[in-house]
Amino acid sequence: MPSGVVDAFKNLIRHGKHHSHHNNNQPKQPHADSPHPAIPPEPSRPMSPGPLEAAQLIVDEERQARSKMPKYAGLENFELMEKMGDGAFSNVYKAIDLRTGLKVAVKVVRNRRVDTDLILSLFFLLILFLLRADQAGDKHLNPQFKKKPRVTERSNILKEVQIMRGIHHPSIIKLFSFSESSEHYFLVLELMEGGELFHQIVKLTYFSENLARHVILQVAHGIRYLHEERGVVHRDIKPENLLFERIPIIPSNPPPERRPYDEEKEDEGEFTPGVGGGGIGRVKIADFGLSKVVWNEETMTPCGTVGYTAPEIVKDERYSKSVDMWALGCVLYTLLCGFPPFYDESINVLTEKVARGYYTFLSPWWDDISHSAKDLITHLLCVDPAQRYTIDEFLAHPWCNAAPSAPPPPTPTVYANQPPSAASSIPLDSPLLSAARGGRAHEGRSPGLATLKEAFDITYAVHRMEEEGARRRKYMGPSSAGPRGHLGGLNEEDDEDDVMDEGEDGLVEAGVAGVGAGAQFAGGRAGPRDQGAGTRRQGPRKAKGGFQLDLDGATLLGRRHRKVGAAPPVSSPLSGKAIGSPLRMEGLKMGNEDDSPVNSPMHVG
Ligand SMILES: Nc1ncnc2c1ncn2[C@@H]1O[C@H](COP(=O)(O)OP(=O)(O)OP(=O)(O)O)[C@@H](O)[C@H]1O
Repeated sequence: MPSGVVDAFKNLIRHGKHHSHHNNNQPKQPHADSPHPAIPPEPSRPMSPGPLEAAQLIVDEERQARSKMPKYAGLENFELMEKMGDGAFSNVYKAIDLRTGLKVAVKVVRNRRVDTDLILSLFFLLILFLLRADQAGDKHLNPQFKKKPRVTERSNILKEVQIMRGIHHPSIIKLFSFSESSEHYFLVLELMEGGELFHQIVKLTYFSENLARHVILQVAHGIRYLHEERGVVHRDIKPENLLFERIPIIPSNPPPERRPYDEEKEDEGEFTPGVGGGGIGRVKIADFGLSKVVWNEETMTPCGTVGYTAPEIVKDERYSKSVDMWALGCVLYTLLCGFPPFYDESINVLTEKVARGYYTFLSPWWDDISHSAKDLITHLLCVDPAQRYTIDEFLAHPWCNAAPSAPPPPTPTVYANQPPSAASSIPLDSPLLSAARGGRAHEGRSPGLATLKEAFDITYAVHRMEEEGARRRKYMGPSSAGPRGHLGGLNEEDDEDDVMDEGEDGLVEAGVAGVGAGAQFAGGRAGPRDQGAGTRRQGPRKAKGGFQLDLDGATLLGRRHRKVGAAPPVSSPLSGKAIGSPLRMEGLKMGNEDDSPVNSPMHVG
């Protein structure tokens, strides 16, 4: 800690003022030297050192944070302000474009051309190997263990960029520019200060139906645009990839009645149609790293099949899109109750549940949720993609049209649909606007959150590979030697998704051809994009000896207390709270009517 901060802190203690440490999640006070100081000095008395020093403390912290930001050659036009998030392949920073003064998000992805990176990777692998050896008996996920972002193949990042370039929709993060240096790729993106929807679900435990509708409809309109107007399938729709703009929470009047088992739920506040609620305004889809083009706009044909529109290819396009619809169902389920539809402590059972579509509307948490919402979810989480709702069917469902949910106003940013240079004259960064959007939002990741993310990732990867792998085998034959081009050159490498491969950490990465046959997967980021030596590849990693999914500290799940009804057999190891029903190969045990599995091999759709 720099001496200035220490001194200021000592002063605060000496003067008996208690100031809580600056909370990253709260809007910051203006600086002491800003044109609108938060606490003006009182002229009649000597200035109290407390508030000023508190302001100084904040300024110092900000400076310190900025000075700690890495410097990237090639990114001289941007000042990095804080880290907003990281993925398996990137670090994402809030930044100011120094040419325009506008705030943006900069996604920094390492490329694989630099030898020093290779050396670092090898060093990292060695550490990883030693750690794994040390944890040989540990079959649990270790979400706290942060990996250094992996390198990404140029073709993969170009695919992501190419797809994003053609996309202009208020529900989708805008890509402003792309550049690269010898060591990194840089994607300059529209900034969403609210951060991930995941964090807001954890904060509020679950959403009211109005708020869930507000969120899911925005996502659905984005998906409709991608599917129907751009021929793009996202393939990674999950709460982590849904970002939001913060709006103020207006406390409910009268205060909401709490469900007896949910006394800890925070008030999500009044819902304002056309604006939002629960602190959530605009919601946008991010991260196109796994997306695919399945329809060629120019030729109006499925990709790579000019003049060839055999029924199975047309069907294949529909089925590709259906992966997003299934994911939309998972998100909607999670928004409404606060835990995911597919969960089990055992990775084998979780895999089996996903593959067979076993989930339940668990009592008591689902008791007060409308039948219409449940009906909609059953049409999304059905095993047979042919039976699953398309996006238009989703949008036509009565639940989507039931209640007050005018679409929120367009994003009040100047970045949207304009290059940064064209935006320089607009005072985007006004205090008013930033106040309306709330403060910074990157919240610390709790282990529970990280573990829950793992569960989502595993679920999605299993589902994608199960469905896409089955289709590939069906249409192309087991050897996959047939005409592979129907998804277009953009997707070539993804078509290898379910091929056994040697992962960067020395573990075998496997497809899920054998789902349900005892496949066991290692911890770490299951899924998306580990491709060979650090390039993008999807798919859970197969462990030597397998492991059990550890939900210790699962914030989202642990908050859902069960006080009534019989305890179902699957529970969080943290709280002992029941969150799922067991998978029985010979039949499923039923807690109550609503706990019965919605999909079964006999009952599909
Ligand atoms: N435009 C943005 N505004 C604010 N935060 C963002 C933005 N884009 C990304 N983030 C944050 O950074 C995280 C990682 O971004 P992203 O998912 O695009 O990276 P990735 O390397 O592709 O990740 P993944 O491992 O999920 O594939 C997001 O989950 C989010 O928290």
